[in-house]
Amino acid sequence: RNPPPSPGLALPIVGHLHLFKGNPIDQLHAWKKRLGNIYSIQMGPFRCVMLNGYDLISEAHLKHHESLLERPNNFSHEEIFQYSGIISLGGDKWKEQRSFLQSTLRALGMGRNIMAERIKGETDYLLTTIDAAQGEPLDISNLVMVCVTNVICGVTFSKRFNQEDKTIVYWLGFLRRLFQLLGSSAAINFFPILKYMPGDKFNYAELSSILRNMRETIWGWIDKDNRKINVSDQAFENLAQAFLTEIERKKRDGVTRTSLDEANLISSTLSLFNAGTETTTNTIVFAVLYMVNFPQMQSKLHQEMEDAVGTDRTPNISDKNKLPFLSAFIMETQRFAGVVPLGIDRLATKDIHLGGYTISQGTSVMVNLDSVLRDESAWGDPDIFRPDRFLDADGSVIVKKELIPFGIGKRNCLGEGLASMEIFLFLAALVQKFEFLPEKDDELPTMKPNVGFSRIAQPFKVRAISRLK
Ligand code: HEM
Repeated sequence: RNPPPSPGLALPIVGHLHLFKGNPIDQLHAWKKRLGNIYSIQMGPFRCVMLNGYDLISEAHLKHHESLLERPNNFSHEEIFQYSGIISLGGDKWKEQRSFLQSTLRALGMGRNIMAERIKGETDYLLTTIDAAQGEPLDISNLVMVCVTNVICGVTFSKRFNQEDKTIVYWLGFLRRLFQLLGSSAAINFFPILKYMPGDKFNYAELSSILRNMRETIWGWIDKDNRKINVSDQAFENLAQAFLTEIERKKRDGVTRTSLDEANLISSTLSLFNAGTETTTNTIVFAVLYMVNFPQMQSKLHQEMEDAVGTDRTPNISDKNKLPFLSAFIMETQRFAGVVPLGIDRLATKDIHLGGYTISQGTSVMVNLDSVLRDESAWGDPDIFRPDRFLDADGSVIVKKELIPFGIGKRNCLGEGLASMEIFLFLAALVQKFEFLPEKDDELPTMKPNVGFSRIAQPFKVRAISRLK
């Protein structure tokens, strides 16, 4: 059957899990170096293939995409996410869900000025709250996360919260803990029996309880009973309203085979928070971390802003073309930080011939995005933070095909347009208004990240000195 090479002896029951040493991401890189861009690993009972490098990943997700649109039947998708919601669904239900969410988010302004206005409200809140610290050392990550969460809350439920609001404090607590628990409970994915270990050793009970709480909170926010649904409505205030209306339309038309139901309404909105909050927040926080570490670049960013936009008004999305260095800085932040090191797993629904090997039907397929974002043959000096790599000799932005922080193909990130708009508007406003200094003059915060499901900056504080007196 010509399977891709594997790293060594697969033991009964555990497969290759016994060969993982230290950080799993580093281990995957080490195997790529030894085995090449495509290799297989047996993770307990699951056959997995890991894809590396732009050519193979794009061939898989662009040429063979129809065979790679499903999720594997593992514990996370099956039991934790109950095979519901945009991230875990497969087949026709996924297609229906994706197309409904995409068109509704577009109608609600994704990628357009209405969304920019919503984000601007949060930008103002971010600037005012940072300013209130009057240059005292401040960890901005929580505040950024509140603002990013508010953008999703606004789009989905027409709600927003101040950072001290108890609801948002609990919600962010749940989200953070969920990400930790998805890491500490990962072994259950391969050995579901571990969920019965005494003392909740693999955090199954806690994980289930947090997800229950999050679903209940979302149901509360949806506020179904107070909403008047009119099936002939064509314009909506928010995603939940559009979704509830569509559910009623399906009922009216007697459609039973549909993913547009209440369970998926809750799970898909939960998916948007899970996929969109940490990732966007981490990218913005990394950009601030890099500004502090590279003060000359920070000055250049501000100078560009002063020259192109000035300081009399806050930057808006149409200023993007006038701010090529900021665009390049953001692209380099996305490349260098690599906030999502591995794409979300897919299932091969047919045999796929790739890179001289056969990926057999039923195999889980993972892509290593780091292997593209840090590929020496694509970037030359991938371990150096150098925004200029995205600018040509005239200072215009160069688009590089290897910049794929959002994945690639038909099942790539659903929120790319929203995330890109948020990252640009939040950072443009921060660059215009503040100079960020390290907490102590002679001590730069480390750029070495913590790596789990996502990459996150180690906690650091900055002094934000207002430039607009
Ligand atoms: C900087 C921010 C973000 C990054 C780096 C990011 C990255 C990714 C990546 C790598 C994937 C997997 C793609 C694949 O398997 O090929 C993904 C999937 C997804 N993302 Fe994002 N994302 C970000 C922000 C967002 C936002 C703001 C939202 C929504 C509000 C979102 C919603 C989703 C969803 C729903 C999926 C699953 C799509 C599906 O299964 O069809 N993401 N994202």
